[in-house]
Amino acid sequence: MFELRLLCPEAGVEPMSEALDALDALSVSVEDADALTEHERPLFGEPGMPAPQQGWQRSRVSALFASHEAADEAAALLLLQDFFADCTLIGVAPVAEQDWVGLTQAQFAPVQITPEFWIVPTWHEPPAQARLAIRLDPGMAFGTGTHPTTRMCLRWLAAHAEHVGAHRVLDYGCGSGILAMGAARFGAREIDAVDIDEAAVQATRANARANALQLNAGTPELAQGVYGTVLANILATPLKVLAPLLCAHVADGGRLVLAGILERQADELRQAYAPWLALEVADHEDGWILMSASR
Ligand SMILES: C[S@@+](CC[C@H](N)C(=O)[O-])C[C@H]1O[C@@H](n2cnc3c(N)ncnc32)[C@H](O)[C@@H]1O
Repeated sequence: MFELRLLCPEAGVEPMSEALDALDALSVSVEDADALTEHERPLFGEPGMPAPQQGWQRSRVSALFASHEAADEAAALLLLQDFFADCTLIGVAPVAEQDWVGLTQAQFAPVQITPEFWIVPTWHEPPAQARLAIRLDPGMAFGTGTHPTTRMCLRWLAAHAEHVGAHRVLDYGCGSGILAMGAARFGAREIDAVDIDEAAVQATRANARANALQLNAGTPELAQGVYGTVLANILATPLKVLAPLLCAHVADGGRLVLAGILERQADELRQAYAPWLALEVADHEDGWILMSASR
């Protein structure tokens, strides 16, 4: 394969990506051209909020083509377009053949949650000390155990295994279903896992089947009644909107566990939940916090 490389200002990225797509590029990737330099300007956004900007100040756009001729032809056509004016053609270079599957798999090693509880990709053998394991491959849905917010929720489940195993569990925003499966590993038998994303619901069902675990997965209306444990690892803004709904699902004597919250957002979350439950910071990792409350 051959890679066509370009530099684009913020306004040029979208027309450039669309044009490369129309020119039959096999793939198009866009990276911050100023990453790891003094000019890097991170972009932060949250669901439900307008994007702060459409893209980086300067992006490195790279497109793969099957032949040198196809890449050269695409470059020649792009140079003639109006939107190319502020872009720069870096060049066309061959891409060395690689074992892409092996390379991708190598990025995902087993993740230790506690000395005995591990998340293990299917292409790895579980470590000898893993008494409890969830087998999981990175797929379409969020939740492979590599993100601190997921790990903190799993640690919470491990630390409260007795409570978790004795009551109904709701995993709200289930992604891959990793938290629901964690609850099942700690003995919970009535588990509802819900997500607004149908792909996440499908992923949760497939992952539960692959681990031979029983749970119900569906869209949010599946959540009915009260639960002994309610987990939601989403993000601060949707968690604030969901406050009355999530609190209404917490049974007397039940626990609410929230993640996806940055350290500086603790007070806003505490205030949003104060009419129903008193949230406290229960864990933290890499600038993220886990907040929990009991009823
Ligand atoms: C950060 S992922 C967490 C996945 C998994 N529970 C974990 O802990 O790794 C958040 C998930 O919440 C879902 N989500 C976002 N807003 C939601 C909402 N209002 N109701 C239900 N699910 C939502 C997203 O589709 C996504 O799958």
